[in-house]
Amino acid sequence: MTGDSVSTSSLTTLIMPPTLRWEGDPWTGSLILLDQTRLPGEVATCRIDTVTDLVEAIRSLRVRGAPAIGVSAGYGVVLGMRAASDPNDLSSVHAAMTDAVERLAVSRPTAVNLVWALRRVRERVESLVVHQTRAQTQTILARDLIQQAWLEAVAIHQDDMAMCLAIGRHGADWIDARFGNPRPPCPRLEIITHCNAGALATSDHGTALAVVYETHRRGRDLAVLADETRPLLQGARLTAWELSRRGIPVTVIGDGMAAALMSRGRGRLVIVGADRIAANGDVANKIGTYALAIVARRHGLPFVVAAPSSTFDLTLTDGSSIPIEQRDPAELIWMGGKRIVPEGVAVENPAFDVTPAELIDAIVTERGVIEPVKAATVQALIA
Ligand SMILES: CSC[C@H]1O[C@H](OP(=O)(O)O)[C@H](O)[C@@H]1O
Repeated sequence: MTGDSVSTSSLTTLIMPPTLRWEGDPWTGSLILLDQTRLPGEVATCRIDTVTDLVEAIRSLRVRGAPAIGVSAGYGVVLGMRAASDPNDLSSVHAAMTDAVERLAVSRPTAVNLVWALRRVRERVESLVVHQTRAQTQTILARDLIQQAWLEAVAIHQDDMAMCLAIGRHGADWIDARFGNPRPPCPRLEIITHCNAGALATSDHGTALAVVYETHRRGRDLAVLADETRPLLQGARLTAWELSRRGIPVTVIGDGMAAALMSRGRGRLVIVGADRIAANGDVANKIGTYALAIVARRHGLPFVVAAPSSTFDLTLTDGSSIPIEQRDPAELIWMGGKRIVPEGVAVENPAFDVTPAELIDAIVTERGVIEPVKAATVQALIA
């Protein structure tokens, strides 16, 4: 992995660089990631040329967010195929694909978009291999397999960008229906968010923040209260960075502050992303989401989840069996290089929690809005 960086100060006017992009042709190109571990102080990219480097980038959250992880993994399969022991031999490249899929699939366990994207690329390559096996002569070359994998990765990337825009439109329509015409003198809509479900969590625009961006574009007066979201501070570091660069008023609040603010009439809507949604509408999302949903219901704020159909896992009846990533305790023990937990004291660091469907007022997808949130309405829109 190699990187290049410039300080934020010289980029203050730059439109936000892409979360990820492929540079070059399928056989020699690279995946370029915006390194999110260095934001907001430094806008830096890292060049990814191996599966090993991509697995590290996913695990360390240089690239993060369910859709962005999925799109990156799609390109990761291409990187793995190119590293085959014999890049000119069909069976060698096919075996390398299988290895890459298996290694990427376990890089982070909760976001189902990861395995969804890997499955799309694998199935396209497998269909070619089956065709070759049935053909009487060698009609497909190893380089063809690599190209087909790359074309599917590009398709996943383009689908993701379209998905974000569609979620934004459906979500803004839902807000207009709920809160009235967006044009002044409509009262300011104060939206509470958790973690980052913005452009940085997808290939562009985001999911929860895509709704914010589209609502803002329609002229609604709005402001965001962004939970800082310990321990990795995706809200403070990333959501605040995204919104401020787009001129949308944002205030970072400490985790747990939303309850007190709501009790004093602050906030009128909560909108968050998702990493995996079960067939009954239970939602796995960043740790702290469940508590926010409880508090929102206590204070009468609508609680909305924004996620693409690729985030749904209909094999799971409910959220109880969603795998929850347990991350390194060091993320809680250390802050800014200083120890903040005494030696020998136990630490738990689950990265996600599950919010039950009954606490969720609506799930906004690229296909439309699931409301009320229950198995039947999920099935009707997603199956
Ligand atoms: C649009 S999915 C964003 C989703 O992913 C985040 O988790 P992480 O930062 O660990 O990748 C968080 O759960 C967001 O809601």
